[in-house]
Amino acid sequence: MSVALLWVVSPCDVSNGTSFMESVREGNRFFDSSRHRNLVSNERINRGGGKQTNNGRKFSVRSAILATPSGERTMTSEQMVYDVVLRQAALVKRQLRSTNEFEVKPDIPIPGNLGLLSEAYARCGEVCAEYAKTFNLGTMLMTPERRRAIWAIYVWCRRTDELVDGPNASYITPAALDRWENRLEDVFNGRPFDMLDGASSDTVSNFPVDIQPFRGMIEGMRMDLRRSRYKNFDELYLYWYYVAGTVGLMSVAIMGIAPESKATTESVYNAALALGIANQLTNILRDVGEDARRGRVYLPQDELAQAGLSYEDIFAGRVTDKWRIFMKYQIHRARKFFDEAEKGVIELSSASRFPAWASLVLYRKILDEIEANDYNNFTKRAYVSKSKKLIALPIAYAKSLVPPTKTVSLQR
Ligand SMILES: CC(C)=CCC/C(C)=C/CC/C(C)=C/CC/C(C)=C/[C@@H]1[C@@H](COP(=O)(O)OP(=O)(O)O)[C@]1(C)CC/C=C(\C)CC/C=C(\C)CCC=C(C)C
Ligand SMILES: [Mn+2]
Repeated sequence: MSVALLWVVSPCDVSNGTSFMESVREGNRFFDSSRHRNLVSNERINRGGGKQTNNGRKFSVRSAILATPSGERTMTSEQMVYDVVLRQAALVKRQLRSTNEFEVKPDIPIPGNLGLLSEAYARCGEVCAEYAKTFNLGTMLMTPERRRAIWAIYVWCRRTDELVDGPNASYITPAALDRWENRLEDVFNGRPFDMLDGASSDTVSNFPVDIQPFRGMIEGMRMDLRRSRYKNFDELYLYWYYVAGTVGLMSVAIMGIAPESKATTESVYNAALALGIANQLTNILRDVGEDARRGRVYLPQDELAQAGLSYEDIFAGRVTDKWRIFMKYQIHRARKFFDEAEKGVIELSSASRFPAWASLVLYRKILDEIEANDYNNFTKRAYVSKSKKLIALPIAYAKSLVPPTKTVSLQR
């Protein structure tokens, strides 16, 4: 069955005007493959030697505790996001305790429903195969239950992103995103609107996934509607969390932590968050030119200024020594996030380690390609060739065979 038979969210779908079955009949729109890529980077500052915060977190606060003159905000984005990580991890632990040992629940075999559900998952698989080929390859080694759940999550994320980046993006208003969020609530309440939502609904009832990261991603899309410039790392970090860190949190709940892992749940969640952010930062660094042509700059304005650069330089696409220095710093940042993510991948359940390693290794290679292009990310798209991927994938596979360390290696 072709992926052309995929339901993509349209303004109509989020207007509450179409029922599930109408949507089934009406559906079938293509994704727009010419999507843009967004955003930028940051780094955890003072790793190791940083301040201990209330959460026992070691990151220091260079992006500093932010307080508006009216004293509204007292936490950095990193701190706020880390609170979400702690809540997610606590939730998983609670669920594990209540179900004794977490197991994928079997489907409740309601005749008729089961076929529809299998079809829904199959469609999710087709979307992944079409839009995320390498990632899809990685999922092949996962257990069937986890694989189809990851497909469903992928599709929900893709549809959400498509609202603001797809062919109907110009019709999308904050109100439409509110309706999409209502639909999300229905997914979590077991009342899916369409077939693909049905797969998500089944997934969130079978795995310890919380609604918060999903709501977060919608919030990221709201931000995308509102703004195209960011003052500093702190503002960007929040945006990255919303659009990408959330993906890490959703994924780890499905991929599962190895039973023999000695790492704390929150440290693994934190690593998953880091992988999402590393991937997104890499996306941004690769797509600076493409984003600029759409009037968007996902780079911290204060750091550009410190490097002697302005928005004009970005829009003019000048690869100067100043630009190279700026880019080296951002690439270094992205690599730090990848390093942090690595510590968590090793703790995942054995069959889930390969897709996570593959995603990490291949995405990180894009940074090497930006360097190979002499930091010209204005007119050259950094791209990992098929042959390089073919070399990298067995490396990712070999890494995935390494079990979690016997000692506690990952603690905050
Ligand atoms: C412990 C540990 C390290 C566990 C691993 C956790 C894990 C597998 C994390 C995956 C992180 C990941 C793949 C994040 C994606 C981040 C990302 C690139 C987000 C993009 C946002 C918007 O950006 P933009 O508009 O600039 O980009 P486009 O041009 O539109 O592409 C996203 C597009 C948001 C939507 C995200 C997706 C569609 C991807 C969702 C992927 C999954 C749910 C599967 C992840 C699982 C694996 C195995 C990689
Ligand atoms: Mn997008």
